[in-house]
Amino acid sequence: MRKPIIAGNWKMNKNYDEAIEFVKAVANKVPSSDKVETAICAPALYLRSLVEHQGENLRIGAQNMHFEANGAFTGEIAPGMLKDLGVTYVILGHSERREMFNETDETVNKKTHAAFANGLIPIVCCGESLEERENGTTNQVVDAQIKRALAGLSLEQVKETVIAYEPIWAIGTGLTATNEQANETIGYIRSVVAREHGQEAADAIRIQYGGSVKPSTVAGLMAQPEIDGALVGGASLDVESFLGLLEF
Ligand SMILES: O=C[C@H](O)COP(=O)(O)O
Repeated sequence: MRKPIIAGNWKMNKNYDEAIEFVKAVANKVPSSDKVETAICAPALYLRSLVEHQGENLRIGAQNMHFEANGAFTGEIAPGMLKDLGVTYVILGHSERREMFNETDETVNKKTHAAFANGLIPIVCCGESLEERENGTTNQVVDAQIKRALAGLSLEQVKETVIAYEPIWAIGTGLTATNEQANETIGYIRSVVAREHGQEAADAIRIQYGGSVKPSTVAGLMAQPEIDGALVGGASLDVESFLGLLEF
């Protein structure tokens, strides 16, 4: 039985006061973490303060990190720095980082290893472009991304990893994959994990859907057998909407 995980990805939004007010408003309203894991992945500058206000059931995540422990990497943030702040999750390989900041499967793999070495839970993103979906290469694309991202992890690490399947054409566009499309591709991703890491890993790993998820669409997605959660951008920015996502 896989525990659902709903995570907000604020991306580069909210000022400091808005971020704190938001977390104060939701921290005591999120469901018990025995039933569902709930996280907000916020801009790095706010993480320390948000952790202080996270309460019992909400957890805080980062949106990226470097894979090295320290050194001459101007502007970067090390995994150990996030851990020091009490951060729980880190999003890795989001399509926006792949497209705009040269993230590759290789760096995602290094970061995934670095996350585990530092006690962070990686949320590893994958997903196809519109062109790839129309060409019929969706499965090939996510297969390669996931195979490379998780290469070399131990069984226990794969079981703890969270994957977010986010079709790029559905991110911030209002276009959502249908429940069936999302379930089918996530089922395929699970079969890739089984092939690469064994059935025990595939049965345990949690795979979220992301891409224009809203309070009104989350229940239909979560009712699908392969879908274990959601990674939500736009609809995680408003308090009522965020809490609505948790009522699936
Ligand atoms: O990480 C979140 C995704 O990019 C989805 O964003 P969205 O819910 O605004 O489409």
